[in-house]
Amino acid sequence: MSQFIKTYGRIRPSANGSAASPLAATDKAVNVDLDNGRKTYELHRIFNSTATQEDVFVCVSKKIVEDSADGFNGTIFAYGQTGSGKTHTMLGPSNSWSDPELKGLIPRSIEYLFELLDAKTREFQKFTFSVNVEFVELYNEEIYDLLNLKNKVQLRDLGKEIQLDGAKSETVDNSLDLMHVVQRGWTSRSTGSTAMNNESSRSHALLIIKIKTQEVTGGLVKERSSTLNLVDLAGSERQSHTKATGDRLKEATNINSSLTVLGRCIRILSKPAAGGYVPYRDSHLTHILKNSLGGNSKTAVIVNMHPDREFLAESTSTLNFAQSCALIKNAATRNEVMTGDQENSYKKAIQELRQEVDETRAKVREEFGKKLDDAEEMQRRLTKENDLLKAAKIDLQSQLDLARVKYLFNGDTEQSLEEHKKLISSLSDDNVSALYTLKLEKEASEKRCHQLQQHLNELRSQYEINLSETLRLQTPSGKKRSTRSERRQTLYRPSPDTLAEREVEERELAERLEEANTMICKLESEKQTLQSKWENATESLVEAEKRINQLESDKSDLIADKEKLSEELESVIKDNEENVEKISKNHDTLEGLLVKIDDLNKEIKNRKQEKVAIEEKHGKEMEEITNHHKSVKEELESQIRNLSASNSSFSESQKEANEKVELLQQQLQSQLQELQEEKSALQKELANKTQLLADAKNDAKDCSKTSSELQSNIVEKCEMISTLKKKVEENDSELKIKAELIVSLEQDIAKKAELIKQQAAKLDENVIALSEQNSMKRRIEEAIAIEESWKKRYAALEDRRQTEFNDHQRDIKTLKAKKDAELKGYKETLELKSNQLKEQGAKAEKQLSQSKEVFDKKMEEMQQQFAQLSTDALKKQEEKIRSDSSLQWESTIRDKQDEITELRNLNEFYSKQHDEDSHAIANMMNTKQGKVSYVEKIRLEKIEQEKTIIQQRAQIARLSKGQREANRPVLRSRNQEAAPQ
Ligand SMILES: Nc1ncnc2c1ncn2[C@@H]1O[C@H](COP(=O)(O)OP(=O)(O)OP(=O)(O)O)[C@@H](O)[C@H]1O
Repeated sequence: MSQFIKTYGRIRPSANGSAASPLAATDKAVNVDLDNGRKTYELHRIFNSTATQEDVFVCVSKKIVEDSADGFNGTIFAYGQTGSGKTHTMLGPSNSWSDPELKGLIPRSIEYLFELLDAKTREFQKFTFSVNVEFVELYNEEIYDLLNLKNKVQLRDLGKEIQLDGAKSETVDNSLDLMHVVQRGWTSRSTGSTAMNNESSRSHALLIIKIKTQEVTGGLVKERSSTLNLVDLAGSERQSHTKATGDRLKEATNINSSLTVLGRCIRILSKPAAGGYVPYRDSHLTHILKNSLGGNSKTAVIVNMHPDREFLAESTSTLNFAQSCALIKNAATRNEVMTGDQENSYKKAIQELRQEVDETRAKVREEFGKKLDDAEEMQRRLTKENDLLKAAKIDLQSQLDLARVKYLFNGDTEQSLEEHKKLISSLSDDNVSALYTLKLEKEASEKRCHQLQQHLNELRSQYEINLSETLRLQTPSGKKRSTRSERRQTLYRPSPDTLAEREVEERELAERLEEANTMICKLESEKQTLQSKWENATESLVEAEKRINQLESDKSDLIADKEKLSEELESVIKDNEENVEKISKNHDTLEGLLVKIDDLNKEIKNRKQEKVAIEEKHGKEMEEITNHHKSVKEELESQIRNLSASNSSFSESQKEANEKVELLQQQLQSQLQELQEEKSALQKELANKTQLLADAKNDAKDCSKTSSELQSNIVEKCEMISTLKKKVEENDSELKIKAELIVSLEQDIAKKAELIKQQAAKLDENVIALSEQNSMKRRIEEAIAIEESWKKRYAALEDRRQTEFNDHQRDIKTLKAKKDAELKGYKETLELKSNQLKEQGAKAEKQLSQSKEVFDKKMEEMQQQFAQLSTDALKKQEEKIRSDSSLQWESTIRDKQDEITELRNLNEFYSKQHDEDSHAIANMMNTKQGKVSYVEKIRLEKIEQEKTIIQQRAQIARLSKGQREANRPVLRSRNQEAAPQ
């Protein structure tokens, strides 16, 4: 039977944690968020990152393993880019050896396979199995034996299967041994690293498990063989993503080439209508998987994907691959060979069938007995009911007779007619209903009786078939038995007395029948008119029913609408609640913000107060400082003024003094110069005079001679000297006075200098004071500057605070505005929704009220109609009952007629039978020869039957020989298969 390859998707957990994934998985589809829109890929099942290994195993692998244990080939392979979780899915993570929860498909499949095989061994006595395993790796388009790396493996295509020549095949008895083999092989597997995965498997790993089972039943040997391929493919990513170079690039190229061939094969296989050539032989991978792709295998493909956006291209190409795989049809057949002694096995099967027949027969007998009892019970009940009906009929008849008598004797036709009518109506009222119910009951019981009869007939026929089959099988030469109907007929032979009674009854009934017939004719015409009325009423009833149904459907529609609306209302209420929640949250945050704002306001207030206090303090200080400064300034200014005044006066006096000193010094210097000149002139004169004196003395000496003259000269000279001396003395005193004047002047100058000095010191002091005042002024200026800067900073701070405050206020305002807008929006949507709902509700209510009105109107109409109809119906029912009673009459009359005819037939039959029997008895009594011939006839029949049995045996022998002949090539082919192994 062909079936599509099952494709499953598995999305591993994200490597980026919380980053949004472009893959959104549902149970059976993956919605991919592409740049140019969304695309949906539908697969058999999608496992998201939370799916467990057990989930994957149960869904993907379990059935395939079960089928492989039953003789079907199976393949499971994992496809996807590197690091997408193929090995995780197939084998499990490296720590899965210790954590059984993480075990992948391979260990789980192996365990389950052995569980199944062991269970079969326990269930069937003669069931044996053998499991062989091969484990190979395709790496760089070379096949490596993972169970012995030294082996050289070659592919051999045997048509039906692909053999791996040279690969080690290990026989295993249990799952543990097989897992050891897998573990051993896996460690030999080539692994390398790429940019995408540190433990990337660069090769395709194929675990090939070959299962053979043998089951012996009777002489029949059932041999089944199957191969289970579990494949972990290498990463399917683009080379550019791997950043591979050198050997890695070669690997990637080879991996890609084999996967490209795989993709090509799958694409061709997915379009069988195109009928292209499938290039299985283009790569070892597709050559080995030939049977799994479009061949004799039950195949499942699991595609692994990364959920992260960076791998989106790989994920989409993987999903495209999966979708192509899902279009491939495989035709898996059970690999089974049957051998052994077929004759014996048939005999055994016949024996088993006989046993079964016996068992069923016993069962049927039991059931038949039960049903027979039921039927008898039913028959008893029916006869009882029949008796009751008969009694009612007699009662009615007597009443009818009475009415007829009254009618005949009263002569008043009209009155009698009325009475007659009344009688009929009373009859209808009292008895007709009872009759009607009886009729219904009778109909039901007849139906049941009929069903039982049918069942009885079926059982009988089955029983007879079984019986005849059993007789045929067990006593082929047995006597021919009389048929059941013959036997039954002999059982119901009536006595002559009952026959006479029946004849009397028959006559009576015929008379009544005639009377009833006339009445029936009358009633017939009435019945027809009523029938037409009834039909009309039924039509109107049907219409009314239709309308009711229509209304009912309208009502249900309205109810559905109402439910929808209530659902919508609920959802809106939910939304509202959410909104209210949001609003309350926002309100909370708003409140928090308002509290913050309050706090900020308070802080601002406090700051303001502080500021005011600081300002006050500062103002006071400033005032003090300015006052102090003012006073100091004023003082300093006055001092400066004084100083400058004194300074100017001092400088003037100093100037004057200086001028005076200078003048004096000039005078003194000039006087001193004059005096010095005079002194030098006097000293010159003195020197001249001393010269002259010396000359005079020399002259006096020389002129002693001229003593007189000289004396006179001397006297003159002495006189002159004394005058000169006088003059010198005068000059000296004058000089002395002048020196004293100079000294006094010097003293004056020194005094004045001292004064000046004092004044200068004072001035210095003043200057110092002034400088101090200046420094003070400077300090004050600095303080003022600092104050200015502080003021500036304060102003800046104030500005900042103000701007911040403004920003805060603006933020708060915007936030408030936003929240208000949101709130307004919510309120508006709420209002809108509530309005809509109100409108819808009003509409619905309107509709409801309208429909209710319509409904009520219709109901009223209906009720009226019903009332009318019910009165009509009552009348009709009455008439119907009347007609039914007439029908009843009719049917009972017909029944009775039938009974009579049946009795007549029976009578005829019995008389005939009687004649025949008597004739036969006479014959049998008279001719003994007849019996002998009868025995002879039976003997001949027996001989005939024996002959046919012998012929059948011969035929069976021929057939079994033919079968053996037919089996021979199968055995030969099996031997041929066994030989290369
Ligand atoms: N479903 C998952 N749940 C948890 N971890 C997973 C899952 N799938 C994959 N991983 C982790 O992702 C990593 C890479 O997975 P794995 O080795 O199975 O990828 P791969 O497709 O076989 O890569 P390569 O093709 O290179 O062999 C491993 O650490 C594995 O444990």
